[in-house]
Amino acid sequence: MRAALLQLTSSDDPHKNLRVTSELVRRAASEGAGLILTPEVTNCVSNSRTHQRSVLCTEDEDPTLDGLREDAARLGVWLLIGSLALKSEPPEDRFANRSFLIAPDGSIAARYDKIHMFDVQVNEIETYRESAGFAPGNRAVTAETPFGRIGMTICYDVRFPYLYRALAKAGAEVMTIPAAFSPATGAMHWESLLRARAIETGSYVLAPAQMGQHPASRGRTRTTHGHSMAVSPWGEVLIDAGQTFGVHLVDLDPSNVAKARQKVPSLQHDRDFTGP
Ligand SMILES: O=C(O)CNC(=O)[C@H](CS)NC(=O)CCC(=O)C(=O)O
Repeated sequence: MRAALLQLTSSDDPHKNLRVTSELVRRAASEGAGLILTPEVTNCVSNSRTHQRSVLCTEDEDPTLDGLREDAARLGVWLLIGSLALKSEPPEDRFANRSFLIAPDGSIAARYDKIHMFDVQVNEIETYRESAGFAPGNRAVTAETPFGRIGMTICYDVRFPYLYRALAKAGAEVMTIPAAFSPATGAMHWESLLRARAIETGSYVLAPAQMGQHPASRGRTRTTHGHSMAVSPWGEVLIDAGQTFGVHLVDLDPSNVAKARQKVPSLQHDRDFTGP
């Protein structure tokens, strides 16, 4: 069963990003992918709240969501939109960072709002305060597909292992971790975190990522780590997209999940303990 990770360098122009993404979705489907995944904030990478306010839409009116649902239906593929930045329903005036699983008939099979907000000073000059612009979610989500049950997460969530344990215990076999990782943390942490989540849950990890220098017409330019990655349930890196833009194909064998969990059944070995 073939999946495709799309590695993008999204701009702050949602219409342009949709044209680029649609073209890659079409190409991935033509190369046999039945599950296609896009990175976090596929529709808009921007440093400016004012700009986001002027271009982002609510879920009901979002042209990226509409366009990609049409693509999924026309091509008959499963589509994991890593996330869209969307306006929330009032009175919440922050945006939502929301991932969507689209079924091959174009319907929305599942949606997930990023739970953990990246409020981190990564070095002397770089500080992120995601919770100022985005409202966090509070609900873990899984969804059944022919590729196995998917556990939906986003980016910084990768640092919270108990979320993945909860997803695996609820039946998830494929963890999706779309990202726009910072280069400062990505260099040392990204691959290890992804492989750890795969190994400790005996699950496939599919992590499509934003890469490179994002044109930000307003405010500072933003740079992301790239290195979209697919990891097997045994922890092998199946894809490392490096700094290569575009479609990255990977063949999945859902029976590898049961095999890894049989070899090391740690998911069944939780113990109650007190302290420290
Ligand atoms: O703001 C946007 O446009 C979309 N959101 C993101 O890019 C988010 C919040 S700034 N990025 C991360 O979570 C990176 C996590 C990371 O780099 C780490 O855990 O080290």
